[in-house]
Amino acid sequence: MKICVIGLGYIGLPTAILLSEKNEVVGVDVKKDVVDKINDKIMPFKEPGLDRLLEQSGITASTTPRPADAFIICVPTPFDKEVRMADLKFVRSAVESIVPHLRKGNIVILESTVSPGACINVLEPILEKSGLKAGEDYYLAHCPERAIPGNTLHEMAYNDRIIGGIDDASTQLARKIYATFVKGNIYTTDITTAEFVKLMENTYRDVNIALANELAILAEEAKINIWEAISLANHHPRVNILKPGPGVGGHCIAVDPWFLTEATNRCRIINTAREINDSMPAYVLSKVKVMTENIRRPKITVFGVAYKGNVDDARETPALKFIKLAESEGFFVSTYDPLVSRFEMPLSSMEDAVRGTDCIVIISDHDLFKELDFGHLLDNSRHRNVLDTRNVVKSDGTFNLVKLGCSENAHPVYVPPKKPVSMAKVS
Ligand SMILES: NC(=O)c1ccc[n+]([C@@H]2O[C@H](COP(=O)([O-])OP(=O)(O)OC[C@H]3O[C@@H](n4cnc5c(N)ncnc54)[C@H](O)[C@@H]3O)[C@@H](O)[C@H]2O)c1
Ligand SMILES: CC(=O)N[C@@H]1[C@@H](OP(=O)(O)OP(=O)(O)OC[C@H]2O[C@@H](n3ccc(=O)[nH]c3=O)[C@H](O)[C@@H]2O)O[C@H](CO)[C@@H](O)[C@@H]1O
Repeated sequence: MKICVIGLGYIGLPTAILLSEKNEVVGVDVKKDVVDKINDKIMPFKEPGLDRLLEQSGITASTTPRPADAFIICVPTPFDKEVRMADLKFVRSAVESIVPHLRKGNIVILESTVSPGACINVLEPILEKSGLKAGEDYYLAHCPERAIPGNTLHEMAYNDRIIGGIDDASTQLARKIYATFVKGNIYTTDITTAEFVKLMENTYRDVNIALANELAILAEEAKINIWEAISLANHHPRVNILKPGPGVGGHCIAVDPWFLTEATNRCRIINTAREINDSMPAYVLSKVKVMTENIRRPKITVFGVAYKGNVDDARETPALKFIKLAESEGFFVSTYDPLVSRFEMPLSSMEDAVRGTDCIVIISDHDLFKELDFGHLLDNSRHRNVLDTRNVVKSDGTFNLVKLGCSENAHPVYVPPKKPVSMAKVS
């Protein structure tokens, strides 16, 4: 089968590569640099295992769609903050670009996450401009993507999939295409249920992270350790509390719940969960303020601007809100992230970022941070404070370690460095 995959980002590129094992695949992206890189077999972003597969794959990339049997759309669906709705401009333009190539018997499949009803109310009317009718002349289906960044390749192949077609024939044709690489089960439904299911999954996770964050704040008040408490509670056979943290980022969980609630004012728990998670950067800053309260012109160092551990993606990262809030309160902020290259603020080397700092704030739980010798690293700091929002740092007793959700003394305890520091201590 000839397949045209539109949008070659974190989802479209691996999907195109996996499909290309059994199909003839052309990948399309509006960004010429992305297209050029893919044709040169260079990965435009980092995702484990993908560089090797791209190297071996037979896919070609282009800036414009080509005639095909199937068109699979994997373009971004960002969140329009002003109106709290899904912004479907990329989906619209991708669908428009298919219209001149759409032929009888083709199938159009949307993978992008959209609000319920978008396939019928937005995609179908645009595709009708071709003169063809969905369900009569061409097939239309939604197959939401559920793979998790950091383990995309494995999850794309082994996760169960949900496919909803505009009619049974569309569902079955989409199923046949995905069965060429999906090893998990493929469950079928109608097109709007498929849209709704995807949003429910991410909303479920957002609400449960909000619960963990609220419990972390309560644990501090109760003067206990939330990480120990959660691990004990999770020994219950029907309890699985998620991890607290500095807030929810990424362009899925931090935005998809709004896609579900955009057409109603009836939602309470979903909105509250969003508010709790969005308030976490400010809560983390309140802890930093206590740790640095007697320090004049404090400098803090953010470790990790990726929205979560071990990814290079900083979209909707809680680090950005934390940094902006800290700067607005007079903190000088330096940042270090060995994985991220695209970020709207300057990133420093680890040594530069830590030099003269008063507090390191761990925002992303990169594995690399778990292995660092913070005692040694802080020898070039001004004060030896670490605020760990992810429970990844172990103290060797030579620095003040405060963890989110723990009762430890939040005031800076000055512990002399192992080696003499050349820098004057100002407080
Ligand atoms: N990243 C994930 O882990 C993930 C997981 C599940 C679902 N999703 C959903 O999948 C969709 C894609 O997400 P992503 O992370 O791959 O986005 P991305 O930003 O990494 O990639 C999208 C690509 O589409 C291209 N593009 C935009 N408009 C285009 C057009 N009209 N024609 C051709 N190319 C166009 C962009 O240049 C970009 O390279 C979104 O709806 C997202 O919510 C993402
Ligand atoms: C239902 C589900 O699993 N959906 C996944 C999700 O992928 P994701 O990478 O966005 O998801 P997470 O790993 O949950 O991270 C989100 C943010 O939440 C923080 N977090 C996480 C767990 C925790 O216990 N405590 C936290 O604080 C974390 O740091 C980060 O900021 O959406 C994709 C697109 O739709 C899906 O395809 C993919 O299946």
